[in-house]
Amino acid sequence: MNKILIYGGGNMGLVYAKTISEYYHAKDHVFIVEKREENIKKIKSLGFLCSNSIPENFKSYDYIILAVKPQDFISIATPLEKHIQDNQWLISIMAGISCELIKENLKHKKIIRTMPNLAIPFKEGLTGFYISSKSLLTDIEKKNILDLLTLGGKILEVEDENDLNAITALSGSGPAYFFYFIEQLQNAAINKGFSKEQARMIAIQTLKGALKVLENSEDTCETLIQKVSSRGGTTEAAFQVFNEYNLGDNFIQGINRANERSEEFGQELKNIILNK
Ligand SMILES: NC(=O)C1=CN([C@@H]2O[C@H](COP(=O)(O)OP(=O)(O)OC[C@H]3O[C@@H](n4cnc5c(N)ncnc54)[C@H](O)[C@@H]3O)[C@@H](O)[C@H]2O)C=CC1
Ligand SMILES: O=C(O)[C@@H]1CCC=N1
Repeated sequence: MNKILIYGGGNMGLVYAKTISEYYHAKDHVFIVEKREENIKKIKSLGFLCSNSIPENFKSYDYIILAVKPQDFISIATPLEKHIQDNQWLISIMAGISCELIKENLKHKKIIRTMPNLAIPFKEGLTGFYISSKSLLTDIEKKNILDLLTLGGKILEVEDENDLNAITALSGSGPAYFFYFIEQLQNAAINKGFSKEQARMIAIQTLKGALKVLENSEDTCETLIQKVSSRGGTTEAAFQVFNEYNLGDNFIQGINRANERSEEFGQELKNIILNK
C-alpha cells in the first residue's frame, strides 16, 4: 500500500484524500498538510492525519500530491525543497504551473503534472497528465501512479506539456460550463412559474437524457440536434436566437481565454519569484 501526502487540503485535496482512502479502505496512509486552522479541524474530524507543516515521517511517503492554488506554490516550495527525497514522485494538480518551474524551485526532477476535474469522487472525472523525466519512472511507479489517477475516472496522457493548458480549459474548467448552462435552463423554468425543485429536476433529467442519447448513439451532435429539431418548430426557433447572438462562437472564445489564463499562471509565478 502506497503512502500519499497531500499538500493543500481544500476542495481538490480532500477529494483525493477521500477517493484514495475509500479505495484502500483505510485513512492512515494519507497525510494532509494544510495551513488554515478551520480546514485542519474539518480534515481531522473526517479522520485524516493533518497538520500545518510537513510531518516528521515525511520520508515514508511515496507520492506527494500538490493541491494548493497555483499562486500558493511558492509558499510550499521552500519547505518541500528542504524535505523532498530522491525517490519521491510529485503529482501536481495545479493549473498552469509547468514541470520546469516546479523542477527549478524544488531542485527535484520526478514530477507528473496532471489536470483532473470535479467529477473525480464519482469516478467520472477526466485527468489529463504529463510525465516529466519519463526515464526516471520505473514500471511499478508508473503502474502505481496510473492506478491512482484512474481511481477518479478516465485518464489521458499528453506528450506535449502545453496540451495540459488546453485540457485545463476544456475538462478542468468544463464542469462549470455545464453547470452554467443547466443554471440558465433552471432559471428559464423558474421564470415560467415552476418551483426551484421542479426546475432542478427538469434541468437535470434533460441533461441526463441528452447524455444517454449521445453515449448510445453513433450520430454526431449536429445530427442529434437535427433529430430534435422539427422544421419550423420550437428547437429551430431557439437556435435562430442562439445563432443571432453567436452563442457557439462566444462559448469557444471563453474556452480559449481559459486556455490563455492557464498559460498566464506560470508567467505570473515567475514574476512573483523574480520580485522576491
Ligand atoms: N477546483 C477544481 O475544480 C480544480 C482545481 N484544480 C487545481 O487544484 C488546486 C487546488 O484547487 P482547490 O482545491 O479548488 O483550491 P482550494 O483553495 O479549495 O484549496 C487549496 C488549499 O491549499 C491550502 N494552502 C495554501 N497554501 C498552503 C500552504 N503553504 N501550506 C498548506 N496548505 C496551503 C489552502 O488553505 C487551501 O485549503 C489548484 O491549483 C487548481 O488549479 C485542478 C482541477 C480542478
Ligand atoms: O479555475 C481554475 O483555475 C481551476 C483549474 C481548472 C478548474 N479549476
